[in-house]
Amino acid sequence: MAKLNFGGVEENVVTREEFPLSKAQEVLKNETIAVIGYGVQGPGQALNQRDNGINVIVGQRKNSKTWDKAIADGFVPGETLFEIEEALQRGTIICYLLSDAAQIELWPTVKKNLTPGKALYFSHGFGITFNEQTGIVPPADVDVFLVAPKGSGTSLRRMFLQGRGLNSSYAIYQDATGKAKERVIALGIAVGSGYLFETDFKKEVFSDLTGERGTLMGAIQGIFAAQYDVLRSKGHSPSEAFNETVEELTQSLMPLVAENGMDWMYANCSTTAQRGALDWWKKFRDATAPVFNELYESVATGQESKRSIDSNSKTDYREKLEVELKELRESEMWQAGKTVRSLRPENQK
Ligand SMILES: NC(=O)c1ccc[n+]([C@@H]2O[C@H](COP(=O)([O-])OP(=O)(O)OC[C@H]3O[C@@H](n4cnc5c(N)ncnc54)[C@H](O)[C@@H]3O)[C@@H](O)[C@H]2O)c1
Ligand SMILES: CC(C)(O)[C@@H](O)C(=O)O
Ligand SMILES: [Mg+2]
Ligand SMILES: [Mg+2]
Repeated sequence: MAKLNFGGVEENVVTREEFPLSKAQEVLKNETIAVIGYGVQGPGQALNQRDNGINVIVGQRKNSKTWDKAIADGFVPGETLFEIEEALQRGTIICYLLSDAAQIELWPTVKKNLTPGKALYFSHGFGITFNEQTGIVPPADVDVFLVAPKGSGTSLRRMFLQGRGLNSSYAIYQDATGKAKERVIALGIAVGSGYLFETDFKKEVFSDLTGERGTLMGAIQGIFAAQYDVLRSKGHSPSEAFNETVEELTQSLMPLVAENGMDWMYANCSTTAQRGALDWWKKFRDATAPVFNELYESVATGQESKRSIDSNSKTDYREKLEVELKELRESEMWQAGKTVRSLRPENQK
């Protein structure tokens, strides 16, 4: 395990150099990895493992779109693709990649198939941390751990195919076999992680729920909408408002920030932008900090998980979700975005 300095704080990380794929293949050579669920993470993790020479099978409900998707991706019914219960029986490591709410419903079936020495793998700390709400309490004689890719399953697969790797965190909740650590790290490498950093189940779910509700998706959409609306109300056109709010960020500045950091971006824009950004960022920090604190509290007290479970278990969940997604999709800002994207030279026929 390498110790690295993150801005003055030392942390343990596992890199591909010290834990190469050959070592992961060796650790997992007698295991059958059953990926249960073929939604977003399922395909990314199953395909990366398969391409990495790991013995992986998929468990999915028959007669579903995702069953057909697994077939289209080359999984073969009766050989590498099974009904969920059969995959649970065959697997020695169960990758539980159903949606967090669906994991509750299927838990009795999973538990029944967790015979001693097997491992239960998650990609989120949700089910275990909020077990008073989920009822997910694994038997004591199985390993329980997580590898949580820090990004979408879509990016996990895309980056793997480009020879890159998404970072993941890993955590061990229960080490029944004495092999939990080598098993979880081997899986982390096998699913295509760039490197792995240590966490625990609670920290993973608290930070993940905060991040996706915050700067990764919730806060950023809120800030986009606020700036776009102000520009529009002051008479700017949709294309001007969209370009100055979203398009420039994603197409020009964020790739540079990803490469070099925001400090470099601040040092490499006009002196005018530099002065303004330096003057204004702390105001935005101070204005939003109370909202982030409120958000973290809501996560830590279990309100966010409760809301997610409650809304996901309603019978009209999909219809209600579609109404909310439609509002976003049909908003002027994202409709303007659609036109702006179509005008990118690479998107023009
Ligand atoms: N989506 C991501 O990119 C992402 C990123 C990191 C971690 N995670 C975590 O990975 C796990 C899987 O998330 P996901 O987004 O891939 O899930 P998802 O919402 O795409 O669902 C996965 C599968 O669950 C199946 N499913 C849903 N309800 C079911 C039920 N009642 N019975 C049987 N099958 C059912 C669906 O058919 C689908 O194949 C979650 O713990 C999630 O928090 C997801
Ligand atoms: C991709 C995200 C947002 O990082 C993940 O946490 C999720 O829940 O989908
Ligand atoms: Mg998440
Ligand atoms: Mg996440």
